[in-house]
Amino acid sequence: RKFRNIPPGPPPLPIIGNLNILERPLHRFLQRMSKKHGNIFSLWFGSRLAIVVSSPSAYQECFTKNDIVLANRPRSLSGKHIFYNYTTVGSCSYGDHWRNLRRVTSLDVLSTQRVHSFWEIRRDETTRMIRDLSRGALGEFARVEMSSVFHDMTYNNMVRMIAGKRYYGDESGIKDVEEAKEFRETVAELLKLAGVSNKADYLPFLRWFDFQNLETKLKGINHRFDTFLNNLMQEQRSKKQRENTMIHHLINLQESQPQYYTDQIIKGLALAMLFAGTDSSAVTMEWSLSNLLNHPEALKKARDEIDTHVGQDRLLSESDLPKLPYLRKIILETLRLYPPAPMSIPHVASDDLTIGEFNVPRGTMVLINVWAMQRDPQVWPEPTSFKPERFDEDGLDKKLAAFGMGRRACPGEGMAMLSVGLTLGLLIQCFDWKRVSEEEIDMNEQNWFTLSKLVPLEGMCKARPIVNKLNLK
Ligand code: HEM
Repeated sequence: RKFRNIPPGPPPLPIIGNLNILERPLHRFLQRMSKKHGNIFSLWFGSRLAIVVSSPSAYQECFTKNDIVLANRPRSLSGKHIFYNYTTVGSCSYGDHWRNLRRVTSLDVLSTQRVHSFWEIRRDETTRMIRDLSRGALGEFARVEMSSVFHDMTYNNMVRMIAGKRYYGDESGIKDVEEAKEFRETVAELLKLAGVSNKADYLPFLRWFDFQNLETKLKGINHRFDTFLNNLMQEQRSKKQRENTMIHHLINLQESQPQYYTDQIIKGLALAMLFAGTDSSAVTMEWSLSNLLNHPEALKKARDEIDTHVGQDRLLSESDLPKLPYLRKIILETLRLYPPAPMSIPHVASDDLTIGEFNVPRGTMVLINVWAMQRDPQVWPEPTSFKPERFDEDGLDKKLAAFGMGRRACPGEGMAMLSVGLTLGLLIQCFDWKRVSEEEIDMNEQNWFTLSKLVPLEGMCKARPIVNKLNLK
């Protein structure tokens, strides 16, 4: 097709388009490109046109007046083989199936009431975390590596919520060590393969060769994970006593409305929760604590707030979070500077549309550079400084794009803010924190699927009196 008045961009080569110039991390590369070509610019991934949006006004336009037209997702090999042939909530395009999935997600999985019903799990996992951390940290500072602590805790939270299982962390807390090991290995492999940037998605002729052997690997890992999920579902079905797990609730609903709650939908939802809801929350905890170690004045302010409103006689709980606005501002400022999905999830235009002064043809992939927008000096003065106080301004949090906007915005925002707030709040309440040396925490990122720290966070923590008082050691 001949395209008129599409956004400007670098000249493409025949067949490969601009694939040869892409650099990692993609969000930084695309920010540099937007300085050269404008806040709405074009790139060619093979023969697929992609538009990169880095301006808040164009972003608004995308997800208000163009929201439905942009509610489709691109097709990819991982979507086909890992996400059940594009039928999971994050991977499928707009339509009746997606609407049903979003309804199930908001009502039966992530509603306020359902998330609240899993509070015991979050309390148990965070208490275990504090107990483990305090072991070497009674009376003196101990050096701790927090990246794996956050990872294991978030995964345990999620898998317990989905299926009632604990698969991560110290073996003493795991019932079936072999099963847990298999799950961990399968999930790690799954995440790795789903994040692989696959040239065959844009250069279809490469699929004939499958030179990275990717398609075969994707099929293999899908089979392993699917078998695992089938077994988990079987186990839940055979349990006489009903448990409070996501799979159990959905199996119950399947009995009365089998057309809406098929096995594939239930497995797809479990996969979507694992994919979208674990690493994103874990890295937010890690970036937040890293920011606090580099900004002791913010850490002190958060601690004073917690000491005033919760004190040292009982552990902070989720119902305290509304009384802790400064803690919330720390998390918002962290999400601004280090959005876990720096390029969000790609959208695809189902029809011709306009964005700003440009035409965007049907089939175009639309990428949002959340990372660049949240560092735009026009909207965020001193954009690279960590300043939680900036959110004193009413309504500024609405300008964040970290959770997306419109129909396909993140349905897990409430749960994420709860679990990050609870974990960070408890770490501040229960421990004194400092850096391992005078040197600032390295804040460089690597971008695989989520924006994670290049150097995993290490810090020094010392238990505060509450840990002794509540006998958490
Ligand atoms: C700090 C944590 C999180 C961040 C920053 C985040 C961010 C995002 C973003 C940017 C999107 C894409 C929005 C778009 O397409 O425009 C998304 C989608 C999604 N998120 Fe989250 N998320 C987080 C946590 C969670 C949690 C805890 C869950 C579930 C337990 C979750 C479930 C989902 C799902 C299912 C989608 C796909 C929605 C759809 O395509 O219709 N997320 N998230």
